Amino acid sequence: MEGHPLALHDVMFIPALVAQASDEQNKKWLRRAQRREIVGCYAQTELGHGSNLRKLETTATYDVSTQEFVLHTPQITSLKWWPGGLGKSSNYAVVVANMIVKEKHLGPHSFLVQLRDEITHQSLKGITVGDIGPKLSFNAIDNGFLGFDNYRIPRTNLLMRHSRVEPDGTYVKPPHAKINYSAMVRVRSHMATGQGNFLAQALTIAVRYSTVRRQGFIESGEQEVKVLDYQTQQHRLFPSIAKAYAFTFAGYETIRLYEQLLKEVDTGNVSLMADLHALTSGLKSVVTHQTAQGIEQARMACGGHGYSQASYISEIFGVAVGGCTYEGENMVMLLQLARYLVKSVEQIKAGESGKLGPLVAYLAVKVDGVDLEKGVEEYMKAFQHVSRLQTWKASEKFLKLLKSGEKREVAWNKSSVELTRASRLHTRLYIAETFKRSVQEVADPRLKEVLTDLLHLHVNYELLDMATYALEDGFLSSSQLDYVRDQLYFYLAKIRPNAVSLVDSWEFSDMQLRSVLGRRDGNVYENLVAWAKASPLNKTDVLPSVEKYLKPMMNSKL
Ligand SMILES: CC/C=C\C/C=C\C/C=C\C/C=C\C=C\C(=O)SCCNC(=O)CCNC(=O)[C@H](O)C(C)(C)COP(=O)(O)OP(=O)(O)OC[C@H]1O[C@@H](n2cnc3c(N)ncnc32)[C@H](O)[C@@H]1OP(=O)(O)O
Ligand SMILES: Cc1cc2nc3c(=O)[nH]c(=O)nc-3n(C[C@H](O)[C@H](O)[C@H](O)COP(=O)(O)OP(=O)(O)OC[C@H]3O[C@@H](n4cnc5c(N)ncnc54)[C@H](O)[C@@H]3O)c2cc1C
Repeated sequence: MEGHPLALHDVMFIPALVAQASDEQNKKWLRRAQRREIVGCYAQTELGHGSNLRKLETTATYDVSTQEFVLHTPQITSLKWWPGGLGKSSNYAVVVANMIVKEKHLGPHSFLVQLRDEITHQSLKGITVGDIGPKLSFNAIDNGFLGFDNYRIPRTNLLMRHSRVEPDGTYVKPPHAKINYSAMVRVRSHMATGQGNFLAQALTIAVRYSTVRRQGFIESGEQEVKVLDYQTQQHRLFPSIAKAYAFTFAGYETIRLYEQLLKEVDTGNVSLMADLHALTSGLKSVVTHQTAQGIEQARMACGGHGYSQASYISEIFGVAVGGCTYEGENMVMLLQLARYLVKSVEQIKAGESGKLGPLVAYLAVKVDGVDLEKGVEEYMKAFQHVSRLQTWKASEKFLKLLKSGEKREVAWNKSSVELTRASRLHTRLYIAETFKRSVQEVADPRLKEVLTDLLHLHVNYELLDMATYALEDGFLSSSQLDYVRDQLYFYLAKIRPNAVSLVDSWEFSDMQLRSVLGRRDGNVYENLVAWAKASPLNKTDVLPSVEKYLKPMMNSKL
């Protein structure tokens, strides 16, 4: 959980080679990387810039006389900063640098760069490398810094699957300007399942513990109740169980789409890139944010013991919440999706709705009302309505500002909070849709029934959470919202008997969970006492600090 120094080798270094190195280059590098003869990381972010890639300062200048690239970090803000595994573990990196050929700045490109000697592991001349220090979490990963002092690498170390520099300096452009960003798109497309997994771990701990913990009464005179029987506890935990499933289903779809994209790009078809970029930008942002919220609620649902490291939920939170920042800060990525949504609105206004992709086609179709009692399909129409409403509202705001003479970037900035709201609603619609489709495909009727309950819980919870939008224009009435509330409480109670099975079905071992509270055997109190006794402070009855500090103070007559 605390991370692994080689995580980025598998998560980004190898995928970057697969997607961006030519077949010929990969004959040299890929097998070695897969056998871990060389260990690598993905070095893109700098001390001064992470989000705005066009302003990366590390340069790779082509020297036609030696057929080499000269890597250089001209100032302190140009140092690579953050890459996982860079500090101490990696001897190679995929380095993203601004490529300059014949004095022309050609933008960020990826290069395979050796950082350390393969035998001694010492950093090579011209390279400054080290660890950036402790973080909120993930402290088993050596996130690092990296500087280049006119460091030379062969021309052939530019990853050349999609773009090339010939020996004479002729540049062959890629089929899509952002194709070099593929390693990021890959991780974003995997993040929904990854984050769903973090959320699932925290929920397993909290739900199991909530069936052991007894506190207070629902009806007087009986045994104290398991805290999971409180409606408030169920409301805290069960919607997140539904989300953990929903994120996993959505993630399976984006992983499949990324695999498809890779195949299509190899045949020269880059048409899926914009769609997948928009989709994964939004999904990554919504899923990481809701996961962090869900984990924190799971921690609080364990009361005081949740605050102890024995629960292990704080570590899960620390790791998961990093996802709000890495692979694109959430606001920045929501705004990427918003660009796509605004473009879709512009297409509709231009009478080109037929050209809209399947995920945004609903933006052109107005619905007057819904009958929620007819079931989940009607909820989907309601989600479409609120997303459409907000997308149009935010887009119109932006377009009006543009028309009034504001510069594009200024108009964008003044509309950006509304735009991020539209992106979230669009993404939540996508999550609900994929959840619905995935549950429909389940073959086992008993499993399908339980997952359908979770789906119902999810759509009622979500609709209530975004009710302001639907009430604003009178799309939903207050009596319809009362119905949604009743349904929500109905499904909380219906899910209660299956709650433990739902979390157990994720099959986390005790070793994976590392939680005293969430252990399979349920012996929480015995295990907590044993855990506390093993605390380093309990190794001796009297600590040395007593002699050194407490006694002089306690014995003073002041
Ligand atoms: C397998 C993994 C499983 C689970 C993960 C679990 C654990 C992981 C463990 C640890 C953490 C690991 C690693 C973390 C790694 C990193 O963080 S790596 C660094 C990540 N950095 C970023 O994400 C930077 C974010 N910034 C950007 O991506 C870009 O700068 C940008 C915000 C997209 C803007 O780029 P740019 O300025 O170049 O572009 P714009 O001018 O804004 O847009 C121009 C048009 O291009 C389109 N575009 C942009 N990006 C893409 C893309 N990737 N694909 C397709 N199209 C793209 C954009 O939409 C614009 O289109 P237009 O509107 O039509 O003009
Ligand atoms: C755990 C972890 C692991 C990482 N691993 C790697 C790695 O392996 N390799 C690597 O290269 N990098 C890595 N990173 C770096 C990471 O990708 C960046 O930190 C991330 O992309 C955010 O960029 P930033 O730090 O520049 O944030 P900033 O962009 O400085 O963000 C600061 C604030 O500014 C806002 N902001 C910035 N631009 C805009 C805008 N255009 N519009 C509106 N608001 C804006 C943001 O929303 C945010 O609130 C890692 C980071 C973490 C935390």
